Amino acid sequence: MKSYLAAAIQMTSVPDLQKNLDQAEELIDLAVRQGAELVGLPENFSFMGEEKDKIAQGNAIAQATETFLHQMAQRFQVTILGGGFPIPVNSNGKVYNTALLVSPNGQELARYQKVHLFDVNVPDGNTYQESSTVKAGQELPAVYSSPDLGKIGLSICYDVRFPELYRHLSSHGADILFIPAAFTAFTGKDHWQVLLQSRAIENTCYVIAPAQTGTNYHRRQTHGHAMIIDPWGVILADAGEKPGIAIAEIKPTRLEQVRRQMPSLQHRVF
Ligand SMILES: O=C(O)CNC(=O)[C@H](CS)NC(=O)CCC(=O)C(=O)O
Repeated sequence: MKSYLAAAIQMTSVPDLQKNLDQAEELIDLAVRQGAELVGLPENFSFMGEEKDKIAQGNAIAQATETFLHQMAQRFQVTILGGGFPIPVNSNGKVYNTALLVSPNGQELARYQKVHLFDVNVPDGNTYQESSTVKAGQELPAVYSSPDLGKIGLSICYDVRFPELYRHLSSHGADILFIPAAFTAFTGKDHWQVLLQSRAIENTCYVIAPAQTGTNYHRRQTHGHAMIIDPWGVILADAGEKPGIAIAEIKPTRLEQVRRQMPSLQHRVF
């Protein structure tokens, strides 16, 4: 593993596939011009809108998004995570909320289907019933071992509230935890940063957390603050509230140092 720059992209995705892909392309271009070699896009980056529209356009979104990720990775010669987009499950009307990691030569490196679905009545008046359109993945996420970039573990959004998933990833050697999200503004203001720092500290891993921000559609407001956190829990970059990027250096020497200073992973009893 070498030292390199990673970027967490922050966008305001809307119910318009092509608009979102254009916005994502601009931000990937910005990240690459600043030197990023690993670039993460947030949950719902290619489509964020009403559940019924997402299902109606499911096949088109899935195909265009996969093609886009392969094209961007190859054109810019970087590794890209598409942090969550719908892929229809064989004909039962539901989709998997899928994250896809693609290499600079356009090869699929890892794929994860979101396991924990957001079925929550948020006290801001919005009701979320992700399971009405999404089928829960049945498998724990993979850790992809890159000779250059380190061991990369995948997850999506609401997963961040389930530390056992990240323990699984760190037990399988993860150095970097991807947590792409579309966090609600209401929960995000109190929970987002604390949860991300907790996952970084307790697993002594880098956290790369791309995010949605602003008003995506109707009353849907997302929290923003895409960030990169180091294995000590220090926030290295925070994208604030506007679309943009958080960019920071991922260093194997820092991983080694923190794991020497705080060897908690070695003291696990259970
Ligand atoms: O609502 C949309 O249109 C898009 N949102 C999503 O796709 C997902 C599932 S509904 N959002 C979350 O998981 C938020 C979790 C969260 O905010 C928390 O854990 O507090």
